[in-house]
Amino acid sequence: MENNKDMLISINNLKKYFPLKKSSFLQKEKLYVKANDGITINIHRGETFGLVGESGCGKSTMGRVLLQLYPQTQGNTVYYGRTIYEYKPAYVAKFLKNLPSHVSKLKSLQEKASKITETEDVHNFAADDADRVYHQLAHLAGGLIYSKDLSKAGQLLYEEYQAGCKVVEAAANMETDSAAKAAYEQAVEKQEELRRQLDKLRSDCEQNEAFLKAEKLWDHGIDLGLLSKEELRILRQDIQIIFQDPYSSLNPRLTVGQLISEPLVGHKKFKKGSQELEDYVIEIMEKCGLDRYFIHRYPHQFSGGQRQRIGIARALALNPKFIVCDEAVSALDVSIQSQILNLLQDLKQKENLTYLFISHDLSVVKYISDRIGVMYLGNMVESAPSERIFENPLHPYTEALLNAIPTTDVHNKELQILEGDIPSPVNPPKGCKFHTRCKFAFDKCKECTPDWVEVEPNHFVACHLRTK
Ligand SMILES: Nc1ncnc2c1ncn2[C@@H]1O[C@H](COP(=O)(O)OP(=O)(O)OP(=O)(O)O)[C@@H](O)[C@H]1O
Repeated sequence: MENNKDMLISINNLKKYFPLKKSSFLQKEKLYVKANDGITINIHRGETFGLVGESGCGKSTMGRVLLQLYPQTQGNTVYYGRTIYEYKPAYVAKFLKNLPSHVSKLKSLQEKASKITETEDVHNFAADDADRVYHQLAHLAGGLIYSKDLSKAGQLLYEEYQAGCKVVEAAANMETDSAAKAAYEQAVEKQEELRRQLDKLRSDCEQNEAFLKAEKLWDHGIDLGLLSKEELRILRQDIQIIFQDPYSSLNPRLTVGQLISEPLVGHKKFKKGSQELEDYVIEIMEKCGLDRYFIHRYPHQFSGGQRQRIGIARALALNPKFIVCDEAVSALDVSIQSQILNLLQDLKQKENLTYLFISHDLSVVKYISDRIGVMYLGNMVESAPSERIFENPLHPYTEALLNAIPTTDVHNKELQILEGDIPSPVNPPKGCKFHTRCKFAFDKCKECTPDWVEVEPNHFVACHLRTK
């Protein structure tokens, strides 16, 4: 796991399996397309994380799962754009009030997982279930999941959580009411006192490796996989997506003004038809390089680049913190691509945005990304700061991708460049999934899944060659 306090999103062992319909009555085993198959990565505040890989490797799926547009099959997606104290998701109180029963559920899952061998556990996820619940609990309770007095730990953590919620409320009140300062100070004092009591409880725990590991996970992020539908709907203000084809993602019967207003009215930011709303929409349009007199026009009256600007304006309207750009410039002419990329860069600076930038075009990813993640058949195989991926690629797959790009015109090169077919994501090869196409593969690669290892600062790779 990367160690960085500036995370906006932390992804642990993310899996998205799409079930396939049985092809006959005789087929016993249920089959899945393993579109994302155990991804662990952090996205930092203010960065653009570029995601590359051949068609079908699971890039779009990962983007959609992060937004929870598809429910995740396994893993944890923790969001740090707001804290649990600010957002108060219902699961927090449920978990903390019943800490002993959740910890005993965790223990039984861990026990079940330890009894099942990897080959038996193809689809029942015992180890994944245990890992997911462990992370859910450790984010909320840290090392205290190993406390001897779990009821007391749960009670104190719950009180500390309530006190934290009061601190946030009181801080907000202070903005409008100067007399609220005393209430704020009282709330802070109460939370500090509860934290002292929690420290005391921690010092009674056995300070072993398991305790310290869980303790590091104690934070106040929001586990997106545990939110209710309504909680997710509200949180989506923070997390937006821009699609490849703005035409099909924009309702052709709505004007630009209506398209940008729709999410604002839906989230009750403005009254429908109000002057304030119109002024705000014009402000957003101008930020995105759209003239104000376009407000009454329909999507078909625009060029591809302008339509993408409408898509961006719509995503930007709710003042998000994180935007998934899914092949956002791929459908555009090269000259227009750079205008849109520059607009995205500019907005990122001005609006403090963080991007997950998905593209099959390495030159685009290189231009815009601070860090790059390379995906192969549902897994992340390498991630590093952008320049390091190009200067010092460590995974043979990354190297093959880079070597296959002609140096003069690298635009719009589809990443279908390696020899050999991509194996099926339904039945991926055992061990390292890339071994069937890797010229360096040796015995171990066919048997064991390589670990995700940090080989130089911020440079991660999953390859047996690098960990021999
Ligand atoms: N809704 C779905 N139902 C079933 N399978 C799906 C679904 N969405 C994606 N897949 C499968 O999951 C795998 C990953 O697809 P995904 O679209 O995420 O890849 P990608 O890297 O974004 O590629 P592309 O750029 O071609 O879209 C593919 O095998 C795809 O067929």
